[in-house]
Amino acid sequence: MKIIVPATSANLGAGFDSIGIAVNLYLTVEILGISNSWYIEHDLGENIPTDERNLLLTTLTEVLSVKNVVLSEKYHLKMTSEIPLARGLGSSSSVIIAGIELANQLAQLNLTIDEKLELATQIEGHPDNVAPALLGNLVIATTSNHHTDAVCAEFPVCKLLAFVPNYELKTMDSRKVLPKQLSYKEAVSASSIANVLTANLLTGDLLSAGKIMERDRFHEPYRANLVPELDILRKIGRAYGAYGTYLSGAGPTIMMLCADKVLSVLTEQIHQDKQLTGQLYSLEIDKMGLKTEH
Ligand SMILES: Nc1ncnc2c1ncn2[C@@H]1O[C@H](COP(=O)(O)OP(=O)(O)O)[C@@H](O)[C@H]1O
Ligand SMILES: N[C@@H](CCOP(=O)(O)O)C(=O)O
Repeated sequence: MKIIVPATSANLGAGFDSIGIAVNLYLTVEILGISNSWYIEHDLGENIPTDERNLLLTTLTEVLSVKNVVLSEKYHLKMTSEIPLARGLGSSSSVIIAGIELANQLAQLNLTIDEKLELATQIEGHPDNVAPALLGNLVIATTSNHHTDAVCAEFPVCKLLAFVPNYELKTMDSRKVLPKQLSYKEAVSASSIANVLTANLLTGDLLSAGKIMERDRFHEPYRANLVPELDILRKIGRAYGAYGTYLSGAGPTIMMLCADKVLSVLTEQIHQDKQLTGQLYSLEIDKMGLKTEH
């Protein structure tokens, strides 16, 4: 059996910790068979454990503990992933969703979508990656008091150009530079910007969505120094016709939304800019979210 989970791009600017989209890069976990010990076969580098220390299995253990279930067997698993690690494309969230589904399948828990979302949000701490990883498409979500409300919708048709710098930026480190609180006036202003962003996305107005997504007050102003590529790419986007450009998740990936007709000129300008070193992906929205193949 295979468990397949998409990458995600969270925040979309002002939708901090609330809005996210699933994109067509995938984590795949395959159950190869029963084993004397847990073993995860992968080529993701020496920093990713192959045993119970792996986030996949710590998640499985947490789910089984919550459900008060003990597995009688251990398994040999194979993990492959197209999702760049610690780059702002939800690599950790994809593993958390896969770990929940692995527990669900191996222990035959029959978890509902809502139960999977609650478990994932509690583990990750915010729903904006795990919700689209689970559901696909565009998801707007909020969580409080161990309850998550999520609205799933079609994302407007456009191209997604992801610039992935060569360096890692752990979400935990990127969150350290955020303020502990905002003034009442700043909070009202920041959330009103997020509300209009959401309304533009749901009505398919990408021109307006692109403009307002660049006016985030919650996190991008505080993270801009960590990811100098944001300002560089935002200027290129504005000059050559992108709808909008935002910091994907906690960074350092920068996501640019554009029409098909400007994709090549934007790609050329990015490749020509000597300040930018990294990989460029032209991505599509994933509309399925978590999948299993038997
Ligand atoms: N395929 C994977 N298997 C195990 N752990 C993973 C995997 N992908 C990511 N992780 C864990 O998640 C961390 C990256 O998470 P995070 O800092 O939130 O970055 P991202 O923006 O990719 O979600 C990695 O350092 C690793 O500990
Ligand atoms: N809202 C979070 C999103 C983190 O996304 P990731 O892909 O970087 O894990 C944040 O901005 O910290």
